[in-house]
Amino acid sequence: MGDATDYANDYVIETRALSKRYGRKLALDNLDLRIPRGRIHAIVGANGAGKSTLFRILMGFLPPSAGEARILGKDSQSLTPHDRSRIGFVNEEHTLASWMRVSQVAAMQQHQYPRWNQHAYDNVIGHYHVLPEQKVGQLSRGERAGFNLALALAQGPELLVLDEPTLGLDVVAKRAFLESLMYSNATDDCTVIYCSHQMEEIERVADNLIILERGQLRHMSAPEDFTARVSHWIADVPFKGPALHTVPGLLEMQQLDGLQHYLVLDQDEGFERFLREAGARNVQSMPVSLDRAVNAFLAKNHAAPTAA
Ligand SMILES: Nc1ncnc2c1ncn2[C@@H]1O[C@H](COP(=O)(O)OP(=O)(O)OP(=O)(O)O)[C@@H](O)[C@H]1O
Repeated sequence: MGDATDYANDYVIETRALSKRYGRKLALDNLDLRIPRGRIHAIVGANGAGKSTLFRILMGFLPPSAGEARILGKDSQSLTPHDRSRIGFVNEEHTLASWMRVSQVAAMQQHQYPRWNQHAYDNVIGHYHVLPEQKVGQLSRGERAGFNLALALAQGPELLVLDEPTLGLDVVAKRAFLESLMYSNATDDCTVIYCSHQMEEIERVADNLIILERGQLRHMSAPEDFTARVSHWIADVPFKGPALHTVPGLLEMQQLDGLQHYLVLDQDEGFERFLREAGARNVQSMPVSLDRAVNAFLAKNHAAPTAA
């Protein structure tokens, strides 16, 4: 274990007290984040949580307001072309020269990256109806996403950073995309970090779930360990039931068909006791999906912005 002054190289990403302010808006708030090498890491957070800002700082496109950010052990503000060649980055505003032909861009990248993997490129681009003679500016949004991914994977990166990579992809392309990701992660020892709002996808591919909220780290674990923190209780409580502010760990409450449904965080069997003491007759608990768990967690703090 490294001490406070030692940047261990087995973290592909390491931020220390990283803050980013845009005028009056604090997009990253004293963020301490360490992502270990290997596997697939998914970053989730509500709109505006700071995910893209984090990626832009990590890639050195944007300076932090305070603190520091390291990527592959290097300060993100002084990345050399060699450092960048070890990182594949894909985002929606990824700007490839729109007037260039697909084949020209691919040839250029092939020339630029010594580890270029033509097989990986062909494999990914084959899922899209992209013709080599087409100009980049003519590609559809999904085709451009596929093309960007093909280029990034063919680069043979140690680290692949993807900002909402499946946005705009159709179902088949999305599946192909996820398979390419898992394939490159498994075979090439490539660490993948991506952000997404698609929980079913994350459930399928991610080994690690990172939840950001208002520029702060709120949770990091295997997705199933987060799901295990959230439980769904159904109770038959006469009248209104307990006052909501007294319900421990409450994320969400719904009244459905005369039954009360509680989604709660970090509660054990003691919660059943709480409901029974509040007058509940029948109490049952059920597991929740990752989608439900994450959305309830994020929605909770939307509704209570001053909560600690
Ligand atoms: N150039 C900018 N100038 C001013 N504010 C900005 C700028 N870029 C981002 N912000 C603000 O910073 C916050 C974080 O934005 P960011 O794009 O990092 O969020 P995000 O988590 O990627 O959101 P989304 O899920 O909507 O893509 C937002 O509140 C946004 O309005």
